[in-house]
Amino acid sequence: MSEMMLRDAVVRLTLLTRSFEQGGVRIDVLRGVNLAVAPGEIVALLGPSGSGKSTLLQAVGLLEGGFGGRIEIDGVDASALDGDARTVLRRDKVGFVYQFHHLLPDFNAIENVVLPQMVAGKTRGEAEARATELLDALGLGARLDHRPSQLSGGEQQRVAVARALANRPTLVLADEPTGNLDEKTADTVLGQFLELVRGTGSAALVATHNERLALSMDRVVRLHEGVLQ
Ligand SMILES: Nc1ncnc2c1ncn2[C@@H]1O[C@H](COP(=O)(O)OP(=O)(O)OP(=O)(O)O)[C@@H](O)[C@H]1O
Repeated sequence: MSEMMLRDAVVRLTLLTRSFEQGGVRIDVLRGVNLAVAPGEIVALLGPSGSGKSTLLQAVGLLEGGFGGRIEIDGVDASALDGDARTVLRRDKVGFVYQFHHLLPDFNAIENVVLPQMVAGKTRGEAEARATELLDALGLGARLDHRPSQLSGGEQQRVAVARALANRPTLVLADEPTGNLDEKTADTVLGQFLELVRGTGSAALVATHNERLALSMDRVVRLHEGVLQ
């Protein structure tokens, strides 16, 4: 599908740039990235360590400023928004899964999935029903009361997946979501993640080093010398 023809893109990046300066040396990490992701499309973002995958996901997730070019999320030009409006756009449209789970340590599995839903305005009853449905689908029905420290690495990542999908985001951003797990667990968790993303109808942009896992997604893009190939 031609990127130019993709009118209803969930994400559209146009000539996205980002440079960092350290010790007087400037590194141009993103040098004009163009990307359009269709609704429901799952895109693997491949690239060697240091190529800028995390930097790109931070841009799309509206987590950091300092970018040149244009970032549109679901048709909204994010660069035209102030900080509060960006926060609302992120909260309403985007779910995140990181390499390390970033769960709240003092809350159990179900509470970690309930909280972002309550922030988004759901009632506790609705939020608990959705959290239970997701955690059950991820095989964690017997672990709802466990805190992160009482869960294995794979189980922690599954809770993080449930949290990311709880508000039915238009877009899920995942940065090496299984990079911290052994190969077998990584395959299982990624398979469940992709199945749930498909079930939710979300689009996803998934950064990974793993070519094999990338090939199970709808499309692969590669970050090389600051642009996508
Ligand atoms: N805040 C920052 N200040 C200075 N340099 C930075 C900053 N953030 C990232 N960089 C540099 O930008 C480059 C890209 O980093 P980034 O983390 O996006 O790569 P990556 O492809 O996600 O790598 P990895 O696969 O190892 O996670 C690296 O050279 C990094 O050192």
